[in-house]
Amino acid sequence: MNECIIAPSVLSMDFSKMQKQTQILNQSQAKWLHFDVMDGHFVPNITFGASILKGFKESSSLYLDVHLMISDPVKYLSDFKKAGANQITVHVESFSNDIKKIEEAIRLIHELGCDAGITCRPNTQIESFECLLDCIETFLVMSVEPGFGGQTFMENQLEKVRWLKQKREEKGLSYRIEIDGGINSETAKKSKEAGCDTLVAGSYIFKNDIEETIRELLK
Ligand SMILES: O=C(CO)[C@H](O)[C@H](O)COP(=O)(O)O
Repeated sequence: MNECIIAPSVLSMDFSKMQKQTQILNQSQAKWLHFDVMDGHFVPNITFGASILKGFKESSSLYLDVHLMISDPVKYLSDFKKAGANQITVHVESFSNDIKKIEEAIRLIHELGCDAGITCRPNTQIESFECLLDCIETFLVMSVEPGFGGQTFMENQLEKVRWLKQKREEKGLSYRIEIDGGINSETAKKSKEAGCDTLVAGSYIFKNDIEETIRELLK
């Protein structure tokens, strides 16, 4: 079983206190930093690109977990790698759910030396992606509609977590099951019970005492 990892989402940081909050994260029990890239096209919001990731790489030694919510992820893979990404997660919808194209993106991510993750919108069914499970390091389950922090956890997405856990056991694989959106102490507990080992949390961490909240989510 994978150890539980908390991945604070940079999206919810107080950008007037970035340096201070990054220092706090560096000293906390968080092991990953989740970096949401949005292009205003794939999702109706714009966030940040590779140059900002580079700044985090220089000020933190946390594993940089990059979630690309963009229409043309392949075009930017090497930029994110160069900027310091440790893992790059792409949406199946960016490839119109085409298995061959997703497989190729995973191959390119690995070729760059990064771990590879795949994810999907809450309404996308995941069974048809079973054939990709043996070539990814992480499956990210979106428990909110991608685009914004601070939304309510969609409990029905835990079905996907249970399915992923069952497939991981059946196939003897070790990919991480990560969940993103609406995580607080209650939903973290439910997610872990369902099989998640990696929890992305944004607003819950940054609206509270950062270190203490990370400790609480790990319990
Ligand atoms: O991917 C995201 C939005 O698309 C964010 O990572 C996610 O929403 C985390 O924020 P919160 O914990 O506040 O829900």
